[in-house]
Amino acid sequence: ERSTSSFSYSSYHTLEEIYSWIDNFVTEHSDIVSKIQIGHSFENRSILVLKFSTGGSQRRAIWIDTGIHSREWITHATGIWTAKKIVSEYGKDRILTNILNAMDIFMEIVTNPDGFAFTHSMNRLWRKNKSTRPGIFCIGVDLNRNWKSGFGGNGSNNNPCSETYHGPCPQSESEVAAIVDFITAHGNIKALISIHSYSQMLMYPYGRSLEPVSNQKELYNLAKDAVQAMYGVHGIEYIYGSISTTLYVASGITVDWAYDSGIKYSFSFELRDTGRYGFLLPASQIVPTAQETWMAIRTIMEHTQNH
Ligand SMILES: O=C(O)[C@H](Cc1ccccc1)CC(O)(O)C[N+](=O)[O-]
Ligand SMILES: [Zn+2]
Repeated sequence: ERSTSSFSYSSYHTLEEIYSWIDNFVTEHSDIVSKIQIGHSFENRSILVLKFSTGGSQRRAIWIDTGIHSREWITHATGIWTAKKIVSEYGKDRILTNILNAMDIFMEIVTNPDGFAFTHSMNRLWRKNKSTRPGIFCIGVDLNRNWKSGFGGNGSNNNPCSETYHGPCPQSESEVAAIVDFITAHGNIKALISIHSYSQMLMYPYGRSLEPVSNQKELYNLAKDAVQAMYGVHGIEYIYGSISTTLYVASGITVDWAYDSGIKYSFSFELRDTGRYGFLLPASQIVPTAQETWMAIRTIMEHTQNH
């Protein structure tokens, strides 16, 4: 494909189609978008991040990742649609234009490329990455349990055959280490949004404990505003609160690491639906899901810009 004009934003795509879309998208919007390789996966696939910037250097920035769990296909599709929305709305939508005139946005669409390729080739419901280690006879680490914060705690599992296997040590997985190194080196990331499916939830730290974070009231109110903005699009209800109180205790997760690293606006989404289709959400719901999610993402970015 030579251009994104023939790309369907209302379909699911393979890894190759997404990587080719990324190249075309960057070429077509080179005034505002660039591509950064932040590392490589266990099976040696490039780990790619889109950077949206209107100038400056090392501006305060927002980090968004989708697809950390490979079977959650609605999240990659939402990421792609959101990338297109950002470039389409710049110069038109006052709120987004103000955000991008002040801050940069980094978006990692395929955070678990090996697992994603595997969901297309062998096992649609694969969740983890595809790492192997000598003497261990089950494959993959849960990339949302491999982070340093609370590593190995309740809500993660040290059995390599478990779907929530945390890995041998924090950041043992190159897919996680790449993000840690990038965000740490950048040093000016002010918000992190890590997108999962499904359950229709907007959550903030902590996952590892029931203890409230220091700015809990602020995050609660921001989540409430974001969820109300989502409801206004298609009338879909999301619930919100801290991970441990809203869903379950989970340790070694992305947003706890981000929060403890000083990123005070750290959120995790669980997109549609509530279980009727689950991970197999029909493609007809991609655009409606992305449209409502955009309103929440924009709300979080606007708040971050103004605080
Ligand atoms: O267990 C998980 O990592 C997520 C829930 C979650 C999401 C963000 C931070 C901590 C936990 C649930 C899911 O999105 O992976 C769906 N699932 O259980 O497969
Ligand atoms: Zn997930």
